Amino acid sequence: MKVAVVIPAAGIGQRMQADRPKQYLQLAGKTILEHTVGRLLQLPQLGQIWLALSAEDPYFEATSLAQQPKVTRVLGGAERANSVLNALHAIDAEQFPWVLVHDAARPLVHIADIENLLQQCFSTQAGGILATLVRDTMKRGDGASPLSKVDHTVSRQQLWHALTPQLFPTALLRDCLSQALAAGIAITDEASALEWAGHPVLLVPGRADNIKITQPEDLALARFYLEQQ
Ligand SMILES: Nc1ccn([C@@H]2O[C@H](COP(=O)(O)OP(=O)(O)OP(=O)(O)O)[C@@H](O)[C@H]2O)c(=O)n1
Ligand SMILES: C[C@](O)(CO)[C@H](O)COP(=O)(O)O
Repeated sequence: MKVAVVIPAAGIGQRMQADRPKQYLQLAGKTILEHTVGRLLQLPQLGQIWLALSAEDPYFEATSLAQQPKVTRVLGGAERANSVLNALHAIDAEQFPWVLVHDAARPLVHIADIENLLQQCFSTQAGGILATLVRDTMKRGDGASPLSKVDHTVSRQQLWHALTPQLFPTALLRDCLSQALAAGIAITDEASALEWAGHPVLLVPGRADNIKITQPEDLALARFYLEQQ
């Protein structure tokens, strides 16, 4: 079955402290966005990609993706969740009953991980996300300023990093996300909306090198991982 893919790429990359949005920074000779879309273009189950871009994006036209027929552009929104919802409203849920949402800032995702996510979710007919178990001891800060102190240690049993792609029935995700945002719920990933609405979300173990390029030091790490692949 072919799936829709939504790639939110309308962010400004503030934490990256770069001269342009991080999805347009160079990684091994092409932009991070071109790497990410290039990965998804390899997916045999790919139907079409809906790419959410900022209205003020002056960079996309200069990429190799501007002429890519598998990419449909949609307008991004104020937050990541708004960008995703804009894309979902553009998808025919009857033509594409399932949708993968994947961050533009995660260029290192492995196709094998995505295919495993698809297989696990289709076999159980439940939505799911790629995730990786936390390895470090986790602390909750007391929020004091200028220097936080430890409030308490958080048990890391069954504590996961949520990654992307996240895979859900298209109409269900669209409706849950729309209702959660209307209710003022803070949504930082698609699974949050399904959880809020009481739907199960599978945790599918994925590779820890599927990093989200977020801070300056992440670029060197991404280069290293890319060389290892
Ligand atoms: N209004 C927004 C904000 C973010 N994103 C996208 O969502 C993904 C994950 O978001 P994040 O890593 O937070 O990217 P930025 O919002 O650009 O980063 P920052 O928070 O540092 O500004 C990125 O691919 C980003 O382009 C989006 O499509 N629309
Ligand atoms: C969707 C996500 O990548 C899962 O970890 C994460 O929530 C995105 O957060 P961001 O602050 O929008 O980068």
